[in-house]
Amino acid sequence: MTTTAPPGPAILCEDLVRVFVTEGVEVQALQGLNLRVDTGELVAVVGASGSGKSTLLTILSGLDRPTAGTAVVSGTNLVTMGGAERRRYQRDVVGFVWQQTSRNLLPYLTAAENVAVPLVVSGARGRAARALELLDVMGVADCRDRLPAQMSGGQQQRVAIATAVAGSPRVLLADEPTGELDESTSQDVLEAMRHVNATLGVTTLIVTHDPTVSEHVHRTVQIRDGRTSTEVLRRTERGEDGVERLHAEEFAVLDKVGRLQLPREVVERLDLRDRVRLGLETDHVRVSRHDHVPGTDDPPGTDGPPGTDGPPGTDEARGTDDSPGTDDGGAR
Ligand SMILES: Nc1ncnc2c1ncn2[C@@H]1O[C@H](COP(=O)(O)OP(=O)(O)OP(=O)(O)O)[C@@H](O)[C@H]1O
Repeated sequence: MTTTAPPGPAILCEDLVRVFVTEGVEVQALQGLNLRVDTGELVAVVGASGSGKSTLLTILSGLDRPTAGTAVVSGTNLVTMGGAERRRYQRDVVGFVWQQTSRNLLPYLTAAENVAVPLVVSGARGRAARALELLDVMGVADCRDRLPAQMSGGQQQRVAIATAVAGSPRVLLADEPTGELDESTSQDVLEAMRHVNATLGVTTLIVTHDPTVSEHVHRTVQIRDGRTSTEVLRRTERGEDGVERLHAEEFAVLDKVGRLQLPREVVERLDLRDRVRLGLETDHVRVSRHDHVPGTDDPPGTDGPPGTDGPPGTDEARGTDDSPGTDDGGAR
């Protein structure tokens, strides 16, 4: 059973590098990744196949070590921890939900017995009641006496989430939790993750290639080539008419040394290549094609995006104080 969370972010990765060497060939799976997740947050990490998502999760789950950089989860330094600390970390600090439903649950135990396993390990009291309570939170109390094979994939993943949080971990890690599910069941399972985060307050990180996950989380971090590139923040606002509306805003991530990856759509739309022109304005930086002549509106061959304030052919990175979501820089 965990006690009060230590101060600082729940997950902090700085300049994380993981290099694999296979038959003399080096693969840089993570190339200086930065990620900060605050206590209680619900964050998704998305990216194309091969972008480094599983490598990140394997490091965060304590199964692998980074080649360089820092990874600290709830006060535990994953780079320096020894064997005994690793076992304690995997038992007390993190809970996992894996993609393969068969990897999450013991096939010869019922749903209630599976959820009770971490409670037995931690020596908690009132195990049967707590297991039922968690199955109820996940909306699968009716499956309590069923074996995994007698449940649907979605039900199994909900039981898996209940099992993963039974030991009261500080952080819940999920690797493609909907990878084996159809679309509508996937939505249900993502909602279940949102619910467990909101109800129990457990910091939750979901790694997936499914871009629709951003509809269910507070923040979506995009990984490209082993680095965080952009983030989408979502918030709910109540309008004057009293109706709540969801707002999503995309930010580029600025790392400690000032590196910035522009979103691929922006690069392609403005035909930015090799070298771009920077213009420092009082409250923002202008990024334009190298052949854009300052003071003119039209760089050669570019029509510019419709409906933007900046000159066509430019992508303006504004730094106003009052723009929503920029108070934290959007670059954690
Ligand atoms: N154990 C390993 N040995 C060698 N290369 C590896 C190893 N694990 C991952 N890689 C390589 O590292 C890169 C990132 O892989 P990773 O599995 O982290 O990506 P991913 O985003 O999770 O992809 P997917 O969505 O397909 O699972 C890939 O080029 C992969 O081939």
